[in-house]
Amino acid sequence: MSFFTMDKVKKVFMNGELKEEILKGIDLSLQEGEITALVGASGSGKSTLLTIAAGLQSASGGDIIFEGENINTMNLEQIRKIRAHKFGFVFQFAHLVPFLTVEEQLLLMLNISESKLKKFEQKREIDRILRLVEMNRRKYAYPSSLSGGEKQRVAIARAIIHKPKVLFADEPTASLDSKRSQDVMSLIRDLTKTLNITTLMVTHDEEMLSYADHIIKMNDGVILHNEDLTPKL
Ligand SMILES: Nc1ncnc2c1ncn2[C@@H]1O[C@H](COP(=O)(O)OP(=O)(O)OP(=O)(O)O)[C@@H](O)[C@H]1O
Repeated sequence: MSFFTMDKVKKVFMNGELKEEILKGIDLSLQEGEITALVGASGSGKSTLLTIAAGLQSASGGDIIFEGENINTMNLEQIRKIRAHKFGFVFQFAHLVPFLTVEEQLLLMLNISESKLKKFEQKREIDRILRLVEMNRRKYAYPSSLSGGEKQRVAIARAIIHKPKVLFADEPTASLDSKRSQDVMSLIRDLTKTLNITTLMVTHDEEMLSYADHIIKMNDGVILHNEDLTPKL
């Protein structure tokens, strides 16, 4: 069952005097425990769609229904709460805080998400997640001593430490070589399946599509093609 749907979502930007319709009425639904990949030419509206779905910018029209509520009609505080408690984010670059250790990056995220866990429980949870992403032995490391792939694994740990329902990933492998990209994508896939997360990902990399359950192809603000790759029983 879909618990995240977008219905006739539009986005208009003003370019000087010119009104540009970047999303022209997008309908899509995301399923729990599945990865949906957004692909399409540069400028087709993928990142705009992902950031609107994630509540990072508003739509000009349409509905974005998450757990029965319309994100597009919420006020900023309601959206901030959903982002902090229910959504996780991974971007092309890890954007780790340079003066915090790996453990501290995750403690900060738990803080932002207003975790109710006691300090010792937070540390235990961090150990568990770091084991999942195979970064527990670098718990006390600073970002400057991590490789690109390791930084991205920490960014993924940070994105899921507060048990989000939806993971938004914008080009999560674009800064990595082919081997590390495969590793990061299999990690995202494993986490999506084992933690029953709903993942929406933008990618340019065709190789990464083998990890997706659905592929949505965009062109010029519309969905061209919506392919379901889940095995049929
Ligand atoms: N804040 C903005 N103001 C005006 N135009 C914008 C704004 N953000 C995006 N656009 C325009 O909207 C279009 C879609 O941009 P978007 O970043 O969503 O495309 P994309 O498919 O993700 O592209 P890429 O693959 O190159 O990242 C582009 O023409 C872009 O210039």
